[in-house]
Amino acid sequence: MTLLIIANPHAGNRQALAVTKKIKYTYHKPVQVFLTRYPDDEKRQVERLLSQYQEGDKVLIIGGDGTLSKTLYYLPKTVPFGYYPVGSGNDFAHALHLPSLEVTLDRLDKGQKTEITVFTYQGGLVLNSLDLGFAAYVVKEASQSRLKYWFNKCHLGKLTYILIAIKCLFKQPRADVTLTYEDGKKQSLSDLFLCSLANNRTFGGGVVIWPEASATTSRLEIVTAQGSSFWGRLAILLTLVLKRHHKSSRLSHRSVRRLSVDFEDDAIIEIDGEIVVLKHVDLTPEKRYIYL
Ligand SMILES: Nc1ncnc2c1ncn2[C@@H]1O[C@H](COP(=O)(O)OP(=O)(O)OP(=O)(O)O)[C@@H](O)[C@H]1O
Repeated sequence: MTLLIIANPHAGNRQALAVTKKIKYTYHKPVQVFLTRYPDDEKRQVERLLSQYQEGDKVLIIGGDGTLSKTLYYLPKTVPFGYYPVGSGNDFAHALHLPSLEVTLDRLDKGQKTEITVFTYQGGLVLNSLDLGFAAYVVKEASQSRLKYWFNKCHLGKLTYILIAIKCLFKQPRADVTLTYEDGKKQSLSDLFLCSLANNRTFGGGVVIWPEASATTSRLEIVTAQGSSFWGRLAILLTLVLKRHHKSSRLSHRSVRRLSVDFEDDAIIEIDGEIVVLKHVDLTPEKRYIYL
């Protein structure tokens, strides 16, 4: 058995290389590392990994949520994977209470697997959430901000998101979408400050989107809210931060098993912390197996 590792050396505060070195020195079986060399290099590295993959080999992914999401899209669904988070937000790892590196490797050795659901669409998959409105705006601004780099260096990556979320109160990012449900019924929603399709509890490194959202269920939680006034937007952000989701009259929620979404031309869309350009998605559940 060989441990095949895909690692993003650029994720978070750039610990992936140190982690892979540690594994190479301490792990008792052969290890082969495939480093992503530039943005969107996951496809090429998964292809290289699969060309070496033999029955009994184990796959470990090291990176942030974006690395995991993109790698899983290209990894065949029948191949189980281990994951060690080194991103800045690590929402997936926190929600699933992923263990230390030693325990992760031990479970991988033992082949102890847990079933999760991801939602695939034409061109990618949703591991944590697809967001429009303020969350997408925060990710877009953070990706262009030098602050994220410096805060990450000081292990304060979350602070970038908090500062930009405060800016959102004044900027009022808005989204319009048309949702098509399983029964074919359509719903057009406009002027949304919050619009998230959540497969996981949190985004932005710990902000709760919906308390019951989890990759261990087969459901996608739709959470929306309009925020036309400053105080309305503040109330929405406080609802999320203070976890008052069920008590809030501002938030609308619906749980679905699959969903189609149409976006406006100029929509800012974010999936698992990455800005994407999309017109339409059909989100379909798919089972995956994580060593956990
Ligand atoms: N060598 C590289 N240099 C620059 N970008 C890379 C490299 N390898 C992968 N990427 C890109 O990095 C992005 C993923 O980053 P990732 O989400 O893993 O880290 P993060 O943003 O720090 O963490 P988190 O999402 O948990 O906040 C993807 O778009 C991926 O294609």
